[in-house]
Amino acid sequence: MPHTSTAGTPAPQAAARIRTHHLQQFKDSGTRFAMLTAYEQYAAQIFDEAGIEVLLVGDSASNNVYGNESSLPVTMDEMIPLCRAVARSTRRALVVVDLPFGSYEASPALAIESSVRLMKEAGAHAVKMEGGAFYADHVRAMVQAGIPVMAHIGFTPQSEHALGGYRVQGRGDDSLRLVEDAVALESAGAFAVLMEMVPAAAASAVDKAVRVPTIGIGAGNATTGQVLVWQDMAGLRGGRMARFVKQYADLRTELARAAEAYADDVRSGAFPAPEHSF
Ligand SMILES: Nc1nc(=O)c2c([nH]1)NC[C@@H]1CN(c3ccc(C(=O)N[C@@H](CCC(=O)O)C(=O)O)cc3)CN21
Ligand SMILES: CC(C)C(=O)C(=O)O
Ligand SMILES: [Mg+2]
Repeated sequence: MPHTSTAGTPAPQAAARIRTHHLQQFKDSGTRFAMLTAYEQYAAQIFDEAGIEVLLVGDSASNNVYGNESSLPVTMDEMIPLCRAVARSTRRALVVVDLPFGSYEASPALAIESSVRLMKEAGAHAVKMEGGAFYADHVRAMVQAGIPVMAHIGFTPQSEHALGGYRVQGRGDDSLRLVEDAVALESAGAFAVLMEMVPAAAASAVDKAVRVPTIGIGAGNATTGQVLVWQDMAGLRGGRMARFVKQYADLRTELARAAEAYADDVRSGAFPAPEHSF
């Protein structure tokens, strides 16, 4: 018998994984939950341990990992390794992944095929798909195939060229269409509805119109959950921030200071010191 035997000692209690029905409990009990993007191991671990309920492997990886100008170029083959890293690095968070542009629009069958790859090869627990009532048949087919689907309406970045740029959606009478979209997607089986850049009043109307939890980014304070891109939230990304961002740290400055201090030490010969040498 190996001397590492743990017979008689109970296994450490694994944190229970958050599932889609737990998000429903948040809505039903009137409590909010937090969601952040994550694209790799350490951010995923840190947010998981910090109690962030939902981690999104967003197609915003296109900008925030791969350096593209928009979310359009990112591919399934680029999303899969990121999602696998996040899924492996978490114990508690629900891991949701975006279906990238081009991986679902053509048919419900294509949406199922892409989603199955993300769940089977990358360990995602659910997928998020951009689009309104037009995609209700897609959602119905995916849900029947056993794929939990989070809907994403309002400003849908993959349609930026069709929408005429990064603009608030659902102003005025358009808020009625937003409600119709959300209701159609809920009826098709979506377990949550995410809304991006819509007036707070429109988001509140949507939240009242559906039973499932809603999640907002630039959608006011009446949704069940909120989501931000983590590099925006933590101040890692430079440049101008969208209005909906609140910055909770200044990692870009912190990391630049560390890199400069390291380079100074290398140039002066202060690093490595004897304690770093053999
Ligand atoms: N780093 C990052 N953060 C994001 O929130 C994000 C991405 N990347 N990549 C994919 C999409 C693109 N998103 C964006 C990007 C910019 C604006 C923006 O500039 N909004 C302006 C205009 C709003 C208006 O008045 O119409 C703003 O000031 O908020 C909005 C959403 C959200 N997503
Ligand atoms: C901004 C969130 C909602 C997203 O879809 C992404 O990060 O790709
Ligand atoms: Mg996205």
